[in-house]
Amino acid sequence: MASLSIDASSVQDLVSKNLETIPSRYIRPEIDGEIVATSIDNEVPVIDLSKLILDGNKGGFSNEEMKKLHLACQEWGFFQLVKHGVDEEAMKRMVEDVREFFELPVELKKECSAEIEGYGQAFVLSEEQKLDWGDMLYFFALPDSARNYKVWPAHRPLTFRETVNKYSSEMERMKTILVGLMAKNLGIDQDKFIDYFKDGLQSMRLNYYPPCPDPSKVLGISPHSDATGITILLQLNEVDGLQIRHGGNWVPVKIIPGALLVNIGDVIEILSNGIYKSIEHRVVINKEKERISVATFHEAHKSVLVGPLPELIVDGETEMYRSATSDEFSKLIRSQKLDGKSLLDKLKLKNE
Ligand SMILES: O=C(O)CCC(=O)C(=O)O
Ligand SMILES: [Fe+2]
Repeated sequence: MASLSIDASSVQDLVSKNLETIPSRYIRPEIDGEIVATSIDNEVPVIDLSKLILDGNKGGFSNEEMKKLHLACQEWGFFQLVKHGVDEEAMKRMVEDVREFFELPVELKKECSAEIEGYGQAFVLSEEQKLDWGDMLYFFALPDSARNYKVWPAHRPLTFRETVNKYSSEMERMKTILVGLMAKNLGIDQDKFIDYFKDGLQSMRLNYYPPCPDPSKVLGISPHSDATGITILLQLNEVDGLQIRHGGNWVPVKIIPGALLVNIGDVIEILSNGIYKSIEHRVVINKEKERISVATFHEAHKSVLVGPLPELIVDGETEMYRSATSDEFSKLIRSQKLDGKSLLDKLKLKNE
């Protein structure tokens, strides 16, 4: 069976050589003529976290904002998070170090290449497969025991470890708050739900999408849903590009400076028996400007059997997914390229 591997070629390197034609492996005829929504009615919901944790996450929050959050998770699978209280210095350092990493000469970046983690292009399984117009550095950030420092930048940025330590613990804090709020909205035991994600694997994907002379022909990331619990995205240099599937269209996400973008992953879709949606998204490329982002993925703890929660299967509801262990989940993820919602489709039960 083919396995996920990282191809150590670099689009950034390719672009720096002033290419005149786009190599055919990057060209996507399927995106020609696809509809992209423009209406302002079609905007990703914005959630103000300060209205939800006024009183230490226990009470005093705004019911209206809670409803908005619930709807966002049900109908969009995405929301922009403002007034989130993530340490500003931690964010700023992440921005600086990620920029510095991608500015390194390609030889130094390639020193971070490996099998599943590392620098390069993800999910390359065959010679024929179309390639994404972007490079990444992917690594396990938490728990500490999951770290493989061989794929972390060895010299520059000098502060990389320190920066990731701080940022990843801030993301961990955010994850705990968010899954707690989601549990409350789902009417299930908050502590138990928080525990499912406690000490789960946290991985980071630093994405760098160079400009492309003909952006209408390429994609920065192929359409996919995230095979994780939740993802928290920092759109680092404020260049738009992310689009999400909504109502049959691709809806562009307009960056709100300082906001984080949160999305529900496959694991929460399964646990919630489809009440919360893990939505497909993709990245389009800009003609002049690069886009840089940091996605932090939060998985359930490896001991959790991921399946629809019995407390949500009430009143004649049927289970929409079969359960899978985290090992099985990882194997499924690594045996396929990024391809829409195919992981969820594999776990879907045919109830009809
Ligand atoms: O760069 C982005 O906006 C999206 C990144 C993403 O979807 C991912 O890393 O899974
Ligand atoms: Fe994603």
